[in-house]
Amino acid sequence: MPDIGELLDRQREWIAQGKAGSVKERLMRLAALKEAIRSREPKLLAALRDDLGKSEAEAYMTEIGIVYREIGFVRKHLRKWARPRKAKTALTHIGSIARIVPEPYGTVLIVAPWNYPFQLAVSPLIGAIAAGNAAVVKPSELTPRVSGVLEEIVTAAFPTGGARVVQGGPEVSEELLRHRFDLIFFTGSPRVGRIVMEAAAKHLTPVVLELGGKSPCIVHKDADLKLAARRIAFGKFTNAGQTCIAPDYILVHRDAKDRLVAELAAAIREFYGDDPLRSPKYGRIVSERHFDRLLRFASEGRTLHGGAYDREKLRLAPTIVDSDWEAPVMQEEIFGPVLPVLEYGELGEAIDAVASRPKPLALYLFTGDRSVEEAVTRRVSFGGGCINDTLMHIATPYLPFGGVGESGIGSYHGRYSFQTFSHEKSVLKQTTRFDLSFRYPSSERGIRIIRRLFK
Ligand SMILES: NC(=O)C1=CN([C@@H]2O[C@H](COP(=O)(O)OP(=O)(O)OC[C@H]3O[C@@H](n4cnc5c(N)ncnc54)[C@H](OP(=O)(O)O)[C@@H]3O)[C@@H](O)[C@H]2O)C=CC1
Ligand SMILES: CCCCCC(=O)O
Repeated sequence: MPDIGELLDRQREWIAQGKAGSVKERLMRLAALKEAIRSREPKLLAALRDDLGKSEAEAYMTEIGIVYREIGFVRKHLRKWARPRKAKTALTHIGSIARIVPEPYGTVLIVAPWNYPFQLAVSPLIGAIAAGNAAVVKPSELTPRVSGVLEEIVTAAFPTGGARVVQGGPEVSEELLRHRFDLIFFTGSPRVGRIVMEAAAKHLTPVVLELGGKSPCIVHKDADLKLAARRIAFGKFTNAGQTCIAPDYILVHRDAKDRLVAELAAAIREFYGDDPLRSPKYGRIVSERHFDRLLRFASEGRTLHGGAYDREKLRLAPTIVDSDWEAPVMQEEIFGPVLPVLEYGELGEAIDAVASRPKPLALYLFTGDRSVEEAVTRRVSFGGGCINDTLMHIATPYLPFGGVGESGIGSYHGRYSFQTFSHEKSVLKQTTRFDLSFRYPSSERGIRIIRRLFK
């Protein structure tokens, strides 16, 4: 394990020397990051294949392409975001000038998960750099090849410091968390999110927690079921279901259930063929522990489609199971290619069932009825989501991405990353051309004026 204290001293020295300061230097660093990635793209694609069985198309779409687009968007808008903003002043502040000055927090810690091991480490890093911070990145030990290429990329892009990768497992995370950072950006499970938040509290360090949970997918009786099935299968079985915003379970109106299941089976066949275990477009499960957990879920209840598996290759076919709220598969985040189907009769029943559980990271609703859309989006709190699609709300830099309640704290992407990694400093410049004596204790009329001004 590297000497974390020494690493942090170097990062703080880098900040103290003002190396993070100018927007021009940040823009150059983001360009260097993109170049370091591009020149190592083949190695990165191979690492994503070896660690997670990701096809080139899926790896590019969900890992590398998202990062390129985020770098391009941030570089295009950074000058505007970083510029101090004038703020209005009230009558009580007549003569003064108010500004909001964004400044970096300092040295930030980014802890990333294994499921999108490159994208979920680099997307927050882009925000950290854009806002002028120094960063320490701890990727997951479960995807070691990707972590190795990531360290190569970051070291090449930032030769003078400012960002460093520290590889290792939970023990490295725990050592890092014993040190004081100026902000911690954690992506992972709610269980570890609590550990991170507790450690941060010791130093009063602000945290952003990108967590998970059970994201519902409600399919109402009027939905276009063929289209819904394709978009649900896309969202659920990309990365073999190991996606934090994947539809965790289906809640379908009982009149549409059988037709939806048939359309889902057709979509799975279209995407991955008759034997998904042999499809180069379909990924594998990250570890034996997760595989065994998912196989138990796939084996319970009535299988409506799929169920095939190859334990040696850690592959589990897209599997649809009939389920109910009491089933074990409905008691924890699935995070894999098992799709439970539950049914409802009245929309209110579905809304109450979802709203009575922990606030989900994502929610999906398929309907053509505006009143259904209004009812669900108004009565259910969730991090973010889609109407008549899945996943796509994460793929735009114009929407903040994050959870709420147990699914997370804070958000990022695009301008929201810059804001998340910046402290907004308020500066009021007071006039010296005159003074308003009513505010001083010596003023006899002060209180009367103050009451008129502050009513
Ligand atoms: N909101 C979002 O954007 C996303 C959320 N997630 C959520 O993450 C979870 C799956 O990812 P997973 O990696 O398994 O999550 P974990 O919480 O297990 O791990 C996340 C990170 O924390 C590290 N870690 C593990 N244990 C500890 C510990 N005791 N103390 C400090 N750090 C620790 C891990 O290291 P190591 O891996 O080396 O053990 C990893 O780097 C799911 O709940 C999913 O919903 C996933 C992706 C995106
Ligand atoms: C499609 C990319 C998704 C990355 C975040 C997640 O795990 O949901």
